Amino acid sequence: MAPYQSLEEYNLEITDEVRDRYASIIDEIGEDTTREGLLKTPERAAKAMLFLTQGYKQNAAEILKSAMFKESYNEMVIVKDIELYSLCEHHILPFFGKAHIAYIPNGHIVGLSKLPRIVDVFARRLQVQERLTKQILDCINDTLRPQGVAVVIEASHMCMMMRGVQKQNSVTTTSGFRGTFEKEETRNEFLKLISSDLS
Ligand SMILES: Nc1nc2c(ncn2[C@@H]2O[C@H](COP(=O)(O)OP(=O)(O)OP(=O)(O)O)[C@@H](O)[C@H]2O)c(=O)[nH]1
Ligand SMILES: [Zn+2]
Repeated sequence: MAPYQSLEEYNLEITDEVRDRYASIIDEIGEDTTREGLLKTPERAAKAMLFLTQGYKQNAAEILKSAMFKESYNEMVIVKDIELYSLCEHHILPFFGKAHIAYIPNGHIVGLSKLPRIVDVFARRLQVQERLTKQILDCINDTLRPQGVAVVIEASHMCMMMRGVQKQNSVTTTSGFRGTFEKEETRNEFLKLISSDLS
């Protein structure tokens, strides 16, 4: 599978079906699907849903492999404050926040932009924050085979804000560490750097 399948192709395959189901839901909640403001809403909603779940059609390992370079740099590389938007698999409501990723190379570095790209690949699916964290971690570990890798995600969940328990300020933090980051000293250096403005 090509790492970037065009969204147009994807849409052509299934938009009609998703659109019709959105129309049924809008009808079921008591709205008039024929009023002007809603005429194109099922189609727009279907496109938005396909956009937000396009990660199923993308291959994160291929994206990383497309920009791996031999290099003898042996220090920590950190990309922090990567914005992420995902959908919780329980309510299909957004959760959003930041991902922080670090790795210590083992002969290869990776193009920096590829780290936010793989965050998007896994975030654009129905997710729980824990699995999202682990998938990013495992993908980097298995593909780049670094000396170590660390991922921290901080996110707010709309299903806890707009409905349910209705807590507006709670933030959920998940993390995962492999290889050298399992050592306390390395992990602490990473955690210190992501909480400073200087990293
Ligand atoms: N662990 C985890 N839980 C999540 C995530 N996103 C949403 N949830 C939780 O999934 C749970 C689903 O619980 P249920 O009791 O089946 O659903 P519910 O009746 O809608 O629960 P409330 O949100 O408490 O009203 C809730 O506690 C949500 O807060 C996530 O990324 N990770
Ligand atoms: Zn939820």
